[in-house]
Amino acid sequence: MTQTELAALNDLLAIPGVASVVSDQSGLPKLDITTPAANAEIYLHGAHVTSWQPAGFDEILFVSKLSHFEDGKAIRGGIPICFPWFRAKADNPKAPAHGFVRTREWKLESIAQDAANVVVALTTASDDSTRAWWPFDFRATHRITVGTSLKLELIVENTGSEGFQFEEALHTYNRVSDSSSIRISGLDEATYLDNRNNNAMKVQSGDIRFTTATDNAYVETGDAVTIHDAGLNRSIRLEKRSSLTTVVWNPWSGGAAAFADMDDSEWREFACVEASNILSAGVILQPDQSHIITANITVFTGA
Ligand SMILES: O=P(O)(O)OC[C@H]1O[C@H](O)[C@H](O)[C@@H](O)[C@@H]1O
Repeated sequence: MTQTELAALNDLLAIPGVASVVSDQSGLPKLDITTPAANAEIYLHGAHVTSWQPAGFDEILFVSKLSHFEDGKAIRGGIPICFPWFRAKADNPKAPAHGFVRTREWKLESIAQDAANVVVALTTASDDSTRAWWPFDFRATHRITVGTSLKLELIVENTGSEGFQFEEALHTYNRVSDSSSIRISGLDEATYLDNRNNNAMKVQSGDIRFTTATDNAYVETGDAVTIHDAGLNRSIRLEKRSSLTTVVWNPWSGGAAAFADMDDSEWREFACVEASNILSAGVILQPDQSHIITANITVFTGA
């Protein structure tokens, strides 16, 4: 985006002293939000939240110091949006992992103030480049409400003439003191599919504690999931709506070493807990239908 385009966007949408679009060091446009309730940073690239800091707390989201910030590549950390498939595309291993919307620039549609919150909407839609991977017409809106909690709503509309099925995830990288010492509650007795073991079906017993690489899709999960982090003396809670699966992921040391865009020790610094609809929980939409998945993240003192 040129400086002229940036200035035009700010003329149209910025709220002086509260929300404005700036260029990051790589030249990518991002929205900076500063209010008494919270500060946040949202990239137009991927409609990607990379920072959320509610008043009284340190940063909640992890972003790798080796992340790419460039068109066509995913940001490592923050909250990538995965759509219309999750992980590898089942029928095409050459397709980009987690779909194509996290690696392209979205359109900043609106910025509004609602009481103590700032509500931002970004959109993207099918075009020739998306139809090359997935032959359907859609429009997606990411509505983000920044305040003492962080609400994410991904709205997908079928704008075409035939039905489709898709997977989706709000792939939150929660910043933690040490992933090997936190615990995650809310999924006791939930059934999960273990992606490390060909999606074998297992049942969670008690809280989750990472002791090795973990990549589980918990199914039919509606309750809140909480990360208890004694090291930072805080807890991060995820509540969700219209999300049937919850993915819990940490790559551990071996996984981190294999990622070029993650420092070898950074696996300790995050825990992904992801509101999602993946695998057989994929959403079917007929023409003109729409679907909203919601994640609401809150943080409180104490673990
Ligand atoms: O490296 P990425 O494409 O961003 O994916 C990172 C991870 O995302 C999710 O949590 C998946 O469940 C994992 O299987 C995947 O490894």
